[in-house]
Amino acid sequence: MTSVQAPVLRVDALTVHRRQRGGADHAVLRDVSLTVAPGELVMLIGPNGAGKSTLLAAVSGDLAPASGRIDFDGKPLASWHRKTLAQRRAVLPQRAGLSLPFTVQEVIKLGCLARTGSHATLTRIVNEAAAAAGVDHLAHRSMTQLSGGEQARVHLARVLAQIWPEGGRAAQTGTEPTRNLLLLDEPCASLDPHHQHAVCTVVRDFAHRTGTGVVITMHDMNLAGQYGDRVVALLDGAVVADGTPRDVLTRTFVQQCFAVDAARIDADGGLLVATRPWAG
Ligand SMILES: Nc1ncnc2c1ncn2[C@@H]1O[C@H](COP(=O)(O)OP(=O)(O)OP(=O)(O)O)[C@@H](O)[C@H]1O
Repeated sequence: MTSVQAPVLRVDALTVHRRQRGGADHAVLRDVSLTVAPGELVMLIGPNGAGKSTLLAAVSGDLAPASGRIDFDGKPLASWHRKTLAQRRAVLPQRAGLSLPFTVQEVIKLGCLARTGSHATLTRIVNEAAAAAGVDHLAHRSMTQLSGGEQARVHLARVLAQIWPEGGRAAQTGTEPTRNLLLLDEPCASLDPHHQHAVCTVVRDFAHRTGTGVVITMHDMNLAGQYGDRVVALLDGAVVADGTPRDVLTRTFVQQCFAVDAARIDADGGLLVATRPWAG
């Protein structure tokens, strides 16, 4: 992880409007600035409606900003060719959706649509991404017959396959960072605790090993505290905190931002955060 390197993602003074009922535009993001370094895992937190998904949609190129600038790997996002962008930037939306009767393997293969490479290489990428997301044992099952959490992990495998290193699992270690970007909107929301930790571990290792910049939106401050290299908090469309988990996730901050009380345990593996109701 190399915060001194030029960022993979730079967002400067971004304002995004969305149309509310009655037709008036409303600023959902206001003057948001953020950087993600190669190999850095940024946890984006904030209450419901704070603007996390809107920020990811803008950074994905799906929502046009009213003002401000988004650069991916040093160039304006809008200047990237669609296919090149698809080879370098993968996005898991909050509602990945797809419930057509495809097999798990077929869905993960969809992640490789913009890739080039031999059949053997693409098959290996699909298998490795499936194993990383813990769905390799489901390869031939139909998506319609999977649980919600299983489907969520298949979609994670699909977006991992999109930017999975061609040379295999060990290929990137010690080499130049890929400077790719991975955006995951609440990948843990429907997962049991074992799979929440497994997914966070896999994604953090993927970021550090390949030099991919990663942004994960997250409500679970315990996971954000343990796995984030940095935590960025949004409140009412503005960045209200940006720093290490230990600096950001203080008891006072959690109370003020989320209206819950928090207890912290500093552990070897990272910061553990437990929450309970707060009278305020
Ligand atoms: N398609 C849309 N059209 C108009 N307004 C929208 C749309 N989607 C979201 N909004 C509004 O934009 C604001 C930010 O929503 P967003 O989905 O970005 O929040 P979020 O932080 O991701 O919330 P959550 O934690 O509930 O997923 C909210 O006020 C929401 O009502």
